[in-house]
Amino acid sequence: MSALFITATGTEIGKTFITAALARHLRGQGRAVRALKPVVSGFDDSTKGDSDPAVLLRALDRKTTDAALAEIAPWRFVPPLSPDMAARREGRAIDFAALVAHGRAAIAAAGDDPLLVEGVGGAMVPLTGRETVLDWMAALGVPVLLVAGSYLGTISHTLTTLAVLRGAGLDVRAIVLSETPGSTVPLEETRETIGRFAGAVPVFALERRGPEADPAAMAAIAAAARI
Ligand SMILES: Nc1ncnc2c1ncn2[C@@H]1O[C@H](COP(=O)(O)OP(=O)(O)OP(=O)(O)O)[C@@H](O)[C@H]1O
Ligand SMILES: C[C@H](N)[C@H](N)CCCCCC(=O)O
Ligand SMILES: [Mg+2]
Repeated sequence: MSALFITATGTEIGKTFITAALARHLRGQGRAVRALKPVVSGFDDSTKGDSDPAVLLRALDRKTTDAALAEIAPWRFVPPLSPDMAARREGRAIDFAALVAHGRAAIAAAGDDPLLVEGVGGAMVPLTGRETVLDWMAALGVPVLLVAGSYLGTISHTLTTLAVLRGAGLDVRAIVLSETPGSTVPLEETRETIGRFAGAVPVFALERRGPEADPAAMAAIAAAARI
């Protein structure tokens, strides 16, 4: 198995950016990469070309057809809310067992090819009235990449999320600080501080330097993720 679940300390942090960058890096190594964004809210037909699944499809060099979008993002909701709320507003609900079965089937089908699974929002976002993204990760049992921001407050958010992931028995392969626009804190010093409290988990900083992530940083992150 070569699957990796990408979660974060919150929403709009950098999961899609880093998942897409990882996909490009692995493709550049000649790997047959697969990526999924199984649950997406804020998915509107008028903006689907900029949606998370569309970004991931482009990173896989695939066309963003409706069929392809539905394939990598089966649970799509329009309201830009927590998935349980978004589903409720559409008179729907996520079948957690079906979501887990979908993930397990994708993991099996990928075999030794890399499979990147992007979560939704942060690590404890509710998916149903009872289960969260943490339950989903625990049910899949795949290694995790934790994405955090670099804003004032990220140290506690990151260490709290790390503690919760570890408490659920998850294998956190790396933490990536994706630079937050307008951040008032020093990126490298924040990375080093989190590293001092993160135990053996390597912590990387990814500067905000435009649409393409730093290739050397992505190579180091992929190596740490052991995918
Ligand atoms: N290191 C970075 N360099 C450049 N742009 C970045 C970086 N990290 C994030 N971004 C940009 O910031 C925005 C939010 O990032 P992204 O969409 O990856 O967040 P997310 O965690 O996937 O959010 P969601 O919870 O909605 O899935 C996007 O426009 C993304 O391209
Ligand atoms: C709409 C947004 N981009 C994400 N898809 C959903 C984020 C849900 C966050 C819920 C919460 O933690 O309060
Ligand atoms: Mg995303």
